[in-house]
Amino acid sequence: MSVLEVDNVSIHFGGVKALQHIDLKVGEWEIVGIIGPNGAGKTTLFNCITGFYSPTSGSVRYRGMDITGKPVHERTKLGIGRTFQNVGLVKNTTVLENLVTAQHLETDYDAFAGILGGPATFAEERRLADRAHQILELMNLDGVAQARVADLPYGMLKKVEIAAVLATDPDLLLLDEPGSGMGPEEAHQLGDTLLELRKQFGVTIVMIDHHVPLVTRVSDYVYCLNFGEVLTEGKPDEVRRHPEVVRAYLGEDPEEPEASTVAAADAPATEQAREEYV
Ligand SMILES: Nc1ncnc2c1ncn2[C@@H]1O[C@H](COP(=O)(O)OP(=O)(O)OP(=O)(O)O)[C@@H](O)[C@H]1O
Repeated sequence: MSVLEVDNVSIHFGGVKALQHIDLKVGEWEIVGIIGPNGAGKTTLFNCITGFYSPTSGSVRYRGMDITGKPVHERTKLGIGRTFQNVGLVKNTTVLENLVTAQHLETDYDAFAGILGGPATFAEERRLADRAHQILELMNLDGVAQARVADLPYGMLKKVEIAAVLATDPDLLLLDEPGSGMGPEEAHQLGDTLLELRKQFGVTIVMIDHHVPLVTRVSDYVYCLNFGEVLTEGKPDEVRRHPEVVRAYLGEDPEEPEASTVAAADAPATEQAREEYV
């Protein structure tokens, strides 16, 4: 059984056909990449999977269960975790506090018990902090545990955001441009981290990114969207060498696709991205 199945999903905003007849399947422990130019419908697809948008038609199934009509928080409870294109962290608190807060969705005690702070609550807080430290260590972020989020460089913010979502113990992790604002070397390291996370946490991953080398290196399967439709799909190498993908989005010679690291028009400048966030 697939972990995620998007079946014939379309969504229209007035006259804009943001997605048309999208089919997508994600198997257990797979890393699936989604590429495509600006406005292709990638984030809209994530919004349909996570429940921020309701498709005009079609369905979304998670481990065989039809979740098309379920609200966001129910999908989160089921194990669907997601990062955002513009970092979704609380800026004026520390990295550690962000990871602990993210886990509160999973805690057993109610808000009243949290305010009173009994022994069970303290033990639970300890457990959450321990887990947060474990994740930070795995992602080589333990050195910034006490740093204020707003003081971190953008590339690191993207990693902290992934850590915060991991803290909620997701089964399916949806990453929206985790490599944005990163240079080629940092993106390469991120790829290693994602492969390690899959191994350590057993998560299935769907990622949107413009860093084509990052996506093709870590993904088992890749979809390329264009104008709300699947332009092509397949093994990373097939998609990367697909003549239309090469010509339309990578702007490079099909014989030498490694030459480019990022679809140039889509690559956000690191500082600009950080300034927009902070
Ligand atoms: N809430 C909305 N209302 C109206 N139009 C929308 C809405 N959300 C998305 N769209 C439109 O749907 C299309 C797809 O947008 P989307 O953000 O999914 O593209 P994308 O592939 O994620 O692009 P990018 O790489 O720039 O993030 C665009 O034309 C966008 O303007």
